[in-house]
Amino acid sequence: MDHTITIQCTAVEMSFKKKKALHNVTFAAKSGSIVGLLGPNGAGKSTLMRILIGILEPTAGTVEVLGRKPGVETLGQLSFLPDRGHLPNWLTADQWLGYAAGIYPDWDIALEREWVRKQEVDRSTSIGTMSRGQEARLQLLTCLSRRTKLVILDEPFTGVDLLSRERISSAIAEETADGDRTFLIATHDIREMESMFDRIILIGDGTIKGVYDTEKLRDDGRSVESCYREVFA
Ligand SMILES: Nc1ncnc2c1ncn2[C@@H]1O[C@H](COP(=O)(O)OP(=O)(O)OP(=O)(O)O)[C@@H](O)[C@H]1O
Repeated sequence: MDHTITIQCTAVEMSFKKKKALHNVTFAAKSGSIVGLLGPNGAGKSTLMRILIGILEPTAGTVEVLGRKPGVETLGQLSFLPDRGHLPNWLTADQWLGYAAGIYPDWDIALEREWVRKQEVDRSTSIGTMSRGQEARLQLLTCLSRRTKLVILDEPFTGVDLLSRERISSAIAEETADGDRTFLIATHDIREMESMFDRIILIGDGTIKGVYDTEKLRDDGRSVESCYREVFA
């Protein structure tokens, strides 16, 4: 098992009846890196993430996450934020966090407190009365309060205001700087998020259109946004 690679996909295919959602998807994500998964609507980002967490079985190809085929064991070792999903609206933020702390063995209470402070979450607020952005921040901090080696976030910033996005992305970048936690993040907020990525994977029509190291892009005087435009415009 190669401990320096957290995700390895080789020639992955995914078909839903006649629809081919992924075709020949091959890439690796190194441990401790922040990888952006970028592409237009319907490109296959969420499908790929569902395969990585093990709730979808690819039609062909091989996938290794944390050194194993995705399944119940790997699911317990990663945090996943789905693109759609709601927290129980009858609980307050405090009750929800207490519940999450009880169900996740890797919950880190110090990390939870830090994220609650950073994201300015009012623990006494009932989830049912939260705005979309407030609930999104609570969902995100639920993922980030676990000590998992892999964090997969599908559109984590939808509804989150600009300054909160910046606070969250710089905190994630700080956290990975001296750790071996790996992040795979699908987002359409390229301009605000591009500085946090070590590597970007561009995906369109279910195929990988390019994989770029962002440092190399910057050295070449290019931005993630310009690269995205070149590939998809
Ligand atoms: N369960 C399913 N059955 C049939 N088709 C599906 C299913 N899930 C996804 N698809 C199709 O696969 C393609 C990829 O969808 P996916 O949700 O992975 O895209 P995405 O890149 O996450 O898009 P977005 O940026 O809009 O969230 C789409 O054409 C979608 O309609």
